Amino acid sequence: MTLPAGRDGLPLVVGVLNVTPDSFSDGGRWSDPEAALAHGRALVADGADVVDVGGESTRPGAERPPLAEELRRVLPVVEALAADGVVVSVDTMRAEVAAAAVEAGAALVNDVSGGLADADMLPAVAASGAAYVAMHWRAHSDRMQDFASYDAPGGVVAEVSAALGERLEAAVAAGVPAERVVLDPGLGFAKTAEHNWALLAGLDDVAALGRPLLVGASRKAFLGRLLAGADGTPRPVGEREAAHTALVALLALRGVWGLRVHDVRATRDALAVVGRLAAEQTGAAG
Ligand SMILES: Nc1nc2ncc(COP(=O)(O)OP(=O)(O)O)nc2c(=O)[nH]1
Repeated sequence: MTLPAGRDGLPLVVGVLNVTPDSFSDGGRWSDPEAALAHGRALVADGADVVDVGGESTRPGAERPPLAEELRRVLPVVEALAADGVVVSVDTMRAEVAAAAVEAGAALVNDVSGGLADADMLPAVAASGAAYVAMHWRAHSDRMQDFASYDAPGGVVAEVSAALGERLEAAVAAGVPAERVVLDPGLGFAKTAEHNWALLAGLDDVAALGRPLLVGASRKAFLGRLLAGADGTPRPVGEREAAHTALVALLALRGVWGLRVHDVRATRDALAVVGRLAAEQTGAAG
């Protein structure tokens, strides 16, 4: 399978569909399969190129659902969206969920653990023929912030890049062709706000691994300083929208492959502006 591409040379928009009761920003809203399917279709109508269906929250302190429960949450939604012709990814750390979701029509496996949480994941992805997103991860939610230290030379960017390089090698060794692998720096996973900003500034170093990058900054706490005042009160709507557009523009200009977002419409609108800006500049340059 070849990786899906964004529109007009811009990043792909991956819409988040959490079918969980406890996701940090929208937990419980889409627990009912019908509501989840309706939301997935709304994400596509708003401009999502891919819908990322996740049945396990990764927020700090989240309890892992049993395998059967994760399967129950994601499979009906994956199957129905895939039947609509939607490009679906399944956000899971479990090989059995990944294999079943691809069987049900998912085209990508989005594994926040990069294959570290389940030794069977990489062989399962290889056998499935799906594309694979390997994210930088150090531990399950209940302990991950204990691992938010990067003391090697070059700091967090160097360590995350090296770790993702190892995950890429592991995927290829397990039979996943490199061209089916997307890498993700894992913003907010075993990282402080400073680490996240350093990674955004250092994306070119991660991209030097030679694989497309997916970035998930959407609604994450480290954006707080952009979206709220020192006392925590939200900045004016205009400023918050500008911040969202600026972050989308920054990532688009960095050439990332995909943006994993909850607010698809706002992201699509921001990308439209970035696209027009780029076209004007190209036109002016003759
Ligand atoms: N590839 C990738 N996958 C991800 N999955 C979940 C979350 C966490 O966000 P969300 O899904 O909204 O929350 P929760 O894990 O609580 O469902 N972030 C990423 C990310 O940054 N990259």
